[in-house]
Amino acid sequence: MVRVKICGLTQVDDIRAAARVGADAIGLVFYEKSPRAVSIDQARKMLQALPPFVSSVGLFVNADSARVEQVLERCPLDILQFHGDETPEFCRRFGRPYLKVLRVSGETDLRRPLDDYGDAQGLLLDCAVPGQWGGSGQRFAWWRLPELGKPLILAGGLQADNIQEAVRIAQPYGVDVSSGVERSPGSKDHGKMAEFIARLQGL
Ligand SMILES: O=C(O)c1ccccc1NCC(=O)[C@H](O)[C@H](O)COP(=O)(O)O
Repeated sequence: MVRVKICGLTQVDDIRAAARVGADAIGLVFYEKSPRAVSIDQARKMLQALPPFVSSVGLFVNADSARVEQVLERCPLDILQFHGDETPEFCRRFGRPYLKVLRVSGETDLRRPLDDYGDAQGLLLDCAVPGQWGGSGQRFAWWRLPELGKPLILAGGLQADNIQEAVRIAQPYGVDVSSGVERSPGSKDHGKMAEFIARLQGL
């Protein structure tokens, strides 16, 4: 079964619904310029509502170390996700499991980034959209991802109508979705989340 992370949640109800419909992980955006950004207080409340066996992922975009530390002091995140131009040294500085995001537009050689970010838990491939760091709702041209000994996670423009095709082509370890299961930025549509996961289970 392909693992699924639902990203960009901002409400306690949405966390509960994501867990109920079978998400393996939820993502909280700690990037102030995002319409899905959460404050530390908001994140704490949401994480308290997270049931066991669902992982929490915190997203950052070119944050400074002090900001990441400040979030970690108050929010029990399981995994960090770095969405900007963070170096491998920066990503490993916090001693936490992390995912590094690569913005791609089509078939890309992943060996170099895998060497550079060798201690990452995995690489997340998102669509490269000029002027945007993520959550764009845009997809890239999927290709069969190689077996390189590290989990590869597919993101970018996924939704119920294309998730089966995406997984058949790319065969990723996991998938990550945000705008494809929303009614508006930051507000998740519970029906769309359920349908997305049902289509994955139907593979
Ligand atoms: O969601 C945002 O607004 C965002 C802003 C800046 C960096 C990352 C951001 N989100 C990343 C993700 O949550 C998404 O899962 C990923 O980019 C795919 O998004 P989508 O194409 O909307 O499914």
